[in-house]
Amino acid sequence: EVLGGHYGIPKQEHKHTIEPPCAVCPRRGVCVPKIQCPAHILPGAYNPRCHIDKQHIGICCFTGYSHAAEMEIIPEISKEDIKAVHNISKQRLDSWIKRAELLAKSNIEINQESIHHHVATNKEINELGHGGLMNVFAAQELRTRLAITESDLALAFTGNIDGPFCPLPPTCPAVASKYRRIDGNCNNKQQPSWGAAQTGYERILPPDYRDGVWAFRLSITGSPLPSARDVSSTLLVDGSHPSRSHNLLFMQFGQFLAYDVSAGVLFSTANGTALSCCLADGTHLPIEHQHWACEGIDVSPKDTFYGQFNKRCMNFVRTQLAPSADCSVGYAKQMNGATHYIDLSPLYGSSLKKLQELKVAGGRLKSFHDFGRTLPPLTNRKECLIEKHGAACFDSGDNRGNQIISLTVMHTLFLREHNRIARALSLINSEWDDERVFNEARRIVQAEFQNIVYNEWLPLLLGPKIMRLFKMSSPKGYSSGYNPTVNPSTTAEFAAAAMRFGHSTVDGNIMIPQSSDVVETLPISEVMYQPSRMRFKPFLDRILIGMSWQPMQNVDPLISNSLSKYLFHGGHPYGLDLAAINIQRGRDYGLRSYNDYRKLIGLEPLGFTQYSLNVAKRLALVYHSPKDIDLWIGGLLEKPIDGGLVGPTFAQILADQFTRFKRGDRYFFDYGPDVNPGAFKIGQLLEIKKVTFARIICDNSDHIELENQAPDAFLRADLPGNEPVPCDSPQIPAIDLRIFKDI
Ligand code: HEM
Ligand SMILES: [Ca+2]
Repeated sequence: EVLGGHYGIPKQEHKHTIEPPCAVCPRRGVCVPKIQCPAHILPGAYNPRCHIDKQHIGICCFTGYSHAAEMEIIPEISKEDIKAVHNISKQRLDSWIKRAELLAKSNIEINQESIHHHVATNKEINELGHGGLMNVFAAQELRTRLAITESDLALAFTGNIDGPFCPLPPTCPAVASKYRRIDGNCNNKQQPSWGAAQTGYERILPPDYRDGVWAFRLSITGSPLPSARDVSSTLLVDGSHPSRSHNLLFMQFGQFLAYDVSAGVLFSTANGTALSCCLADGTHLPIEHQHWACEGIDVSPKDTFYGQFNKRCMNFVRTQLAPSADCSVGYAKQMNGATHYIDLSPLYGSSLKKLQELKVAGGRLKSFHDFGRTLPPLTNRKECLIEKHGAACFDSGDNRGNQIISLTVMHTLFLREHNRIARALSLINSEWDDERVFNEARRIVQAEFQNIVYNEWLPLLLGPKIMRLFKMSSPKGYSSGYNPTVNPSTTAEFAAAAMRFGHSTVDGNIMIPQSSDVVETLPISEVMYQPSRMRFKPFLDRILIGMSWQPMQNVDPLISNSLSKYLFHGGHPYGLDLAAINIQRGRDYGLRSYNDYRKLIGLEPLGFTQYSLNVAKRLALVYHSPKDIDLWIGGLLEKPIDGGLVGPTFAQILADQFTRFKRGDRYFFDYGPDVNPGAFKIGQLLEIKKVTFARIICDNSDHIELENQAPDAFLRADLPGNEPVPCDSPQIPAIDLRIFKDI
C-alpha cells in the first residue's frame, strides 16, 4: 500500500478517571455528545459524564446548544470606544476599495487560467461583504486600543452596537408562510436571519487567527505554516482504493448536497469578476499589485509536478465576510452564499432574483428541450472551458453546476422531478394558479430530498451507531426534535474540512457503458465545465447505469490526480490542486489545528510517532509540530469508524452539523403541524417517505437504456441483494400524487 499499510490511528485507550456517569444531569443540564458542548474544553469547565441512552456516554452541558464561540461579552468596551473605531474602519474600508479599483485598472499581466471556480457576486452582496470587512477592521482596532487578549476575542463579541454596517433584520409575516422563503429568512421566529443566504458560517470552536481576528494562523513554533501545496504533495498520493460497498452515485449526491448548504462567496472585483493573485509568468503578483484578498499558494521550484512548468504561485482568493446579524464586533465570519438549510438551493437558487430567472409558466422550472429530452436551460455565461460549436453550459440555482458532468446529472434529475410533480399537481388541482403549483411542487421535492438525505445517504455515511447517538434516525410518521435555540447554520469546520471528505471519494474516471460489452473510460478532467455530452441522447441513462455499478473511492489520503494536479486545467498541461486549496481554505476560515478538534471530541491529541512510520516521516517533513496539522489532512489520515466511511473527527463534525440542519429547521419535512408551518398531512408524509433515490432515477431518466435500477441507489449494483430491478418493481416504491388533491 502506498502509504505503508495502516496510515490510520491506533485505537485510543480511554484514560478517564472513571466515576460513574450521572443518571440525571444536575442544574438542568442536558446530556449530549462532547462535540455539542464545546464549552467543556474551557479551563475550569465542569461537565460530569452522563448517559445519553443505554449504550452511550455523553457529558452534561449547561450552555444549551450554544457554542464556545459565543459565550460571553467583553464588558469594558464603551459606546464611545465603539464610535471611534467605527469611524476608523469606515476610512480603512474606503481606502481599501480605492486601492482595489486602482488595481483593477492597472494593466499588469495577470494569470488568466483556472480562475473561474467562483460563486457569483453582485453589488448587493459585495455591499454586505463590506459590512463584514468593517467589522474586522473594528475588531482589529479595538484589540490594539484596549489590549483585548486573543482569548477574550475568541470567546466574546461586543454586545449589540449600532454601526453603519448592521444588516437590517428581515421582515417576516405575522402568520408564517407555508413555504420556506427562498433566501432562508423567517425560519426561526426569534432569530429570523438564522440560516439565511449571505449570512456567516457558524463555528464549533473559535477561530485560530494570528491576530485573533482574520490573519492566517502561524505554526505553534511561531514560524509560518508549511505551504498548502507542499502539504498536499507530501502527504497525499494518487491511487485507487475502490469502496467495497458504496458507488459513485453516493459521491455525486454528496457534492450536490454539499453545495446546497455551502457556497463560500469569494472576494471579487467591484463588477463581480474573479481575482487573480498570480502573474502570467507563474509567479506571485508583486505585493503592491495584490488585492487584499489574495493568499496565492506558494509552489516550490522543486515541486514534483508544477516544478516542470515553472509555476510558483497557485491562485487562491479569500472568502468574503458577513456582517454579524446581531450587529456585534468580533472575529471574521465567512459568508455563505447559499441558504444553510437543506432546501435544494442548487435547484432553486438562494434569492428571489435568481428564482425569477429560473421559473416559468405552469409552476415549472425553466428547461431546455433538446429534441424531446428535458435538460437544464442553457446559459451564456462564459464559464465552460472549451467553447467549441455546440458546447453547452447549463444554468441552475448554483453557478457550480457545471463543475463536473456528473453533478450536472444531479441537477437534471431534480429539475425533471420538480417539473414532473408540477405537471401532475396542476392536473389534479386544475384550479391552482401557477404560483401555487410551483410552491407545492417545491415543497414536495424539498421533502423528498431531505428524506433521501436523512434516511438513505447519511446512515450510509455515518453508520447506525452515530445516527442513534445524535438522534437522527427518523420514525415512520412525524418526528420530533425541533429546538429553536439550535443555530442551523453551516459551520466553518464542516464547510472547509469535514464535508470535503468527499474529495477523496472521487474517481479520476467515470465508466460509461456503451453496449453490453463495451465500456468507455471517461476521464473526469475532460468533463469539468464541459457538460455538452449531456446532449448526446443515451448519455444520461448510460452515466446513471455506470455510476450505480462503479465503486466510489474510499475516504483516505489518496486523492485523484484529476483533482490534485489537473483541476479545471482547461486544455493547459496542468490545473489547480484542490487538496492544496482545501488546506488553504481551512486556514482562510481560521480552522484550528486537527489536535484541537480531537480534544473537543474527547480523543487524545496525536504526536507524529503515533502514525505509521511512513506517514510520521512525511508529516514531520512538512509540519514543524503535530500541533500544526491541518484539520482536513488529520481527518483524512484517520481510519473510518465502524459502520461509517470517515474517521471519528469528521464523523462527529458531520453528525453535529446534520443534527443542526434538522433540529434548527422549523420547516424540516417530517415535523408535524405543531412546529412546522408547512407540515404535510400524515398521509402525504407517509407517501413522501417512500421516495428513495432509486425512485428519483427511475422517474427522471430517459428510459432509452435504463430500464432497471438497484433499489439501494447509493450502493454498488453488484452487491448481493442489490441487483437492479425493473423500475415498476415494489422494491422501488412510488409516491401516489393523488394524495395531494386539495379538497
Ligand atoms: C466530483 C468532483 C468534485 C470537484 C471537481 C469539486 C471541486 C470543488 C471546488 C473547486 C471547490 C472550491 C474549493 C475552494 O475554493 O475552497 C469545492 C468545494 C467543496 N466541495 Fe468539492 N468537488 C467535487 C466533489 C465533492 C464531493 C463529492 C463533496 C462531498 C461529498 C464535495 C464537497 C465540497 C465542499 C463541502 C466544498 C466547500 C463548498 C463551499 O463552502 O464553498 N466536493 N469543491
Ligand atoms: Ca440550502
